[in-house]
Amino acid sequence: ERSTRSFNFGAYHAIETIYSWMDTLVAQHPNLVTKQEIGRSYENRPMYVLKFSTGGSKRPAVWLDTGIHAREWVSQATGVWTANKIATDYGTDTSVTSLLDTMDIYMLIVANPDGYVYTHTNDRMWRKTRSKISGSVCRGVDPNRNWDAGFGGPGASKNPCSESYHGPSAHSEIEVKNVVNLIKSHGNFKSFISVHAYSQLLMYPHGYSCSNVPDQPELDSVGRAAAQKLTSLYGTSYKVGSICNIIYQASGGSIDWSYDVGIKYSFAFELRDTGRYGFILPANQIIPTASETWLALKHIMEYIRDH
Ligand SMILES: O=C(CO)C[C@@H](Cc1ccccc1)C(=O)O
Ligand SMILES: [Zn+2]
Repeated sequence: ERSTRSFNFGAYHAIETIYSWMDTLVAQHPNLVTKQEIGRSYENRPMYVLKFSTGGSKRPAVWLDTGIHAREWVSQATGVWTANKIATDYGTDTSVTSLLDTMDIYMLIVANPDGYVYTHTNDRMWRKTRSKISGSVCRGVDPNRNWDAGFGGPGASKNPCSESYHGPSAHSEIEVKNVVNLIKSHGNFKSFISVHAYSQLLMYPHGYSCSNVPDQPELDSVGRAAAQKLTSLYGTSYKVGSICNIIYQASGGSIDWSYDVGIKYSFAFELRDTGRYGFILPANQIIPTASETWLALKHIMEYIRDH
């Protein structure tokens, strides 16, 4: 087994490598980390969630997913680094320790396994799932348009060949359904954070409408403070705002669904960069990206702990 100490966090890895690394992380932190299969993908690959918990039952929980869009590789890589950071900081960093003494963290690092494998084997620029669509030669649904939140509205395509195809119905994608089921059966998530790349943005709901949500002032202030912590490390600049206002209208997005089912602290990150490399971010930027992003994530979790 590869020990996590020799694992190269500054490189992009195949799904098999990430999955076997998960087992070493669990083995090294048996009292903190567990791995659970929340279901399988369209092509029958396991979807693994890492649960960070120091006890209790159904403690307030934070959800963090990376890699919902397959080609956004710095997102999955940031997920790997962040999982290791949480595990190694527990018991040494007072803030992380206090977070995990009061709440649980659930991380889905490879949220779109079939798509991720496809970006390694066939098309580096693949974004969607790999589901077969009846009546079309094109494959895949945009998993960030498939959630039951303004589903099928403006900001998604009904064309199966489109990169933002919303799918035949809400939650039609098993990769989405698996997450929906976990969140609903748990019932005590306080935060739902989905990590994308690129553009350097920290966004909150809604995407399906440009009207302010009831919690907009609070989400905006938490978002701005979190982005400032991120910027403080290397000066990386981020914009903060609602999805619809800061980039474009997008319907069926995951954090709109989580917000609308009552998970107030719903955010989406768009990691580095702003277009120089785009989705093909050099691996030497993985650790700096993950390190600065961690400061923002920690801020959000500390805010939730204290409110
Ligand atoms: O993938 C993107 C590039 O990461 C942008 C994201 C923007 C977005 C993020 C969260 C919710 C709705 C839209 C997208 O279009 O789904
Ligand atoms: Zn994305």
